[in-house]
Amino acid sequence: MSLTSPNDKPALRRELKRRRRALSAEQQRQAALALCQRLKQLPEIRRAKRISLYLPVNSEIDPTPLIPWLRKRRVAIYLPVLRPFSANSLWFVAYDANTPMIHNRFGIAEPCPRFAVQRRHRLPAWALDTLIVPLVGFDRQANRMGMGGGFYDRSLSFMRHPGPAPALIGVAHACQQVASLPVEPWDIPLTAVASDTGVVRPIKTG
Ligand SMILES: Nc1nc2c(c(=O)[nH]1)N(C=O)[C@@H](CNc1ccc(C(=O)N[C@@H](CCC(=O)O)C(=O)O)cc1)CN2
Ligand SMILES: Nc1ncnc2c1ncn2[C@@H]1O[C@H](COP(=O)(O)OP(=O)(O)OP(=O)(O)O)[C@@H](O)[C@H]1O
Repeated sequence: MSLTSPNDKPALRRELKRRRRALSAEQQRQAALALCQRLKQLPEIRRAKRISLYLPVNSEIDPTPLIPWLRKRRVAIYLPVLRPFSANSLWFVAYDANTPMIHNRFGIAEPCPRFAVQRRHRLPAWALDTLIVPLVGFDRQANRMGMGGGFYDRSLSFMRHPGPAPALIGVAHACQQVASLPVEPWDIPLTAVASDTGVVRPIKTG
């Protein structure tokens, strides 16, 4: 266990990525299945008709075992796509077996630009019912740490204002939980975090 100052975000991010990289392929597979069992129980997932998830890289927990279950329920599935000409923000683009895919600059598979630019293939984030958000770390209060690009925080900044808003379900391996994470002024709070071993929801105070 390496010691990192709670205020050294880059060091903590490295440590948490190191932890998930240490999982074996079999542990990864078991964790993905356990996560998906938990996700299927959440009201925010069960009532969603439009949901975004992500395709995992770098030992992220894999939410894709959920896809066949979602398809059976006729849920529309969307993927985050790096938005062109707009720094560090995301589009949410329809995804099915026929969607043409490319690898983006981070090596993550996403719907190709020619498909994604077409408005009918996208949904604004506020029109999604639920987003499954990839995490590098989380704490007991469901505070989150991501890859450090601010992609989700930027794409969800509309949630500071009244209006329709999706549920946000962070997902991670249990080993990515820490006692407490620094909360930044731009952080958009999650509804809950699900891992392979449980679900945490923020306790409301004040
Ligand atoms: N699977 C997945 N898709 C996602 C995200 C994510 O975290 N996971 N994102 C969430 O925001 C967006 C992409 N954001 C990213 C932000 C930074 C880096 C990044 O810095 N990558 C490093 C390597 C990281 C590592 O080794 O762990 C790099 O490419 O140098 C990658 C993706 C949209 N799609
Ligand atoms: N709404 C926003 N507008 C402008 N800049 C933002 C916004 N949200 C976050 N940022 C910037 O993005 C950078 C990364 O933020 P942070 O370290 O919290 O990333 P993260 O939440 O871990 O990453 P991600 O959202 O990609 O998972 C910060 O420098 C922050 O200033």
